[in-house]
Amino acid sequence: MEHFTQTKSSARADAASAPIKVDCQNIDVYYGDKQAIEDISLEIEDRSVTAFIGPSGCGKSTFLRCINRMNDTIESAKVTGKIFMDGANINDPSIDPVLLRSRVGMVFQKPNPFPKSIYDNIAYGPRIHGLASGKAEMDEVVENSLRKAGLWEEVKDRLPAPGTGLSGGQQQRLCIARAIAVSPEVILMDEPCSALDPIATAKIEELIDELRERYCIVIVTHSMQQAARVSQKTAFFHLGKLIEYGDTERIFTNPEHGRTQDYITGRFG
Ligand SMILES: Nc1ncnc2c1ncn2[C@@H]1O[C@H](COP(=O)(O)OP(=O)(O)OP(=O)(O)O)[C@@H](O)[C@H]1O
Repeated sequence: MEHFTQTKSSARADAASAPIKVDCQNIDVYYGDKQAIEDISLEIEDRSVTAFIGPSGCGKSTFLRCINRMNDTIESAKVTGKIFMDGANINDPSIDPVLLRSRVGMVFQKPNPFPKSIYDNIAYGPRIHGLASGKAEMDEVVENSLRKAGLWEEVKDRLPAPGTGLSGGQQQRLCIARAIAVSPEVILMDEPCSALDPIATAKIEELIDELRERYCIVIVTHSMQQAARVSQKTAFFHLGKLIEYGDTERIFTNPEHGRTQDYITGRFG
């Protein structure tokens, strides 16, 4: 059972190549009496993609939701431990969770555009956060966000059309554009391609690769191939614990722990 023991060093087993954006320290999460996350410490690098992998129910999404305090919205959930973003404790009472969630955007498994026009899907966030003064500035925010999400050319002539009328892959890029529109620093993606076909998936993966130049990205994925393709760091979770964390290339070629090896070679999960 040796390899189940999480050590502080395993939370940063390989040399950091970028500054740390999010520093999670000793995180426990409970749903009522049931513990879903056990003492996880993890340092997430800026301007890179970190993949969370592990079998179903191991706590990947629960841990992801700690980073933008989405677990606050689940009544039975209790989170302990500390998470620092650029050195500031995100659970400090002075931090407004709504503002935090604009700095830490989230993209979900199923594309979930608002029942509004393509334009308004993007403009909604900047409007409520007062990020654009006037129509011209808002037009610019909308165009820039759609460009960064690789969707502008496909939708520039139909901005007033409903977002829900786009294809699944386009809807997911719309949701990424919506997250980008409020100038986040971190983007959390919870299985963003699981509802998409291989072509739409390839587009999102390309996009993730471009976005990492500007953002800290964390992605939960069930696809080993996807984790290997898009991420620079990989964290392997099992039964609520962080088993191993390090450079994606190393995790997939030379994992330290037997459980990681078993999982990536498809022996369980
Ligand atoms: N809202 C909730 N209320 C109660 N228990 C929950 C809730 N959300 C998750 N859990 C439990 O917490 C544990 C971790 O779940 P979580 O969804 O974080 O795992 P996961 O690794 O993301 O799984 P999957 O890969 O299937 O999405 C599971 O046992 C799950 O049943």
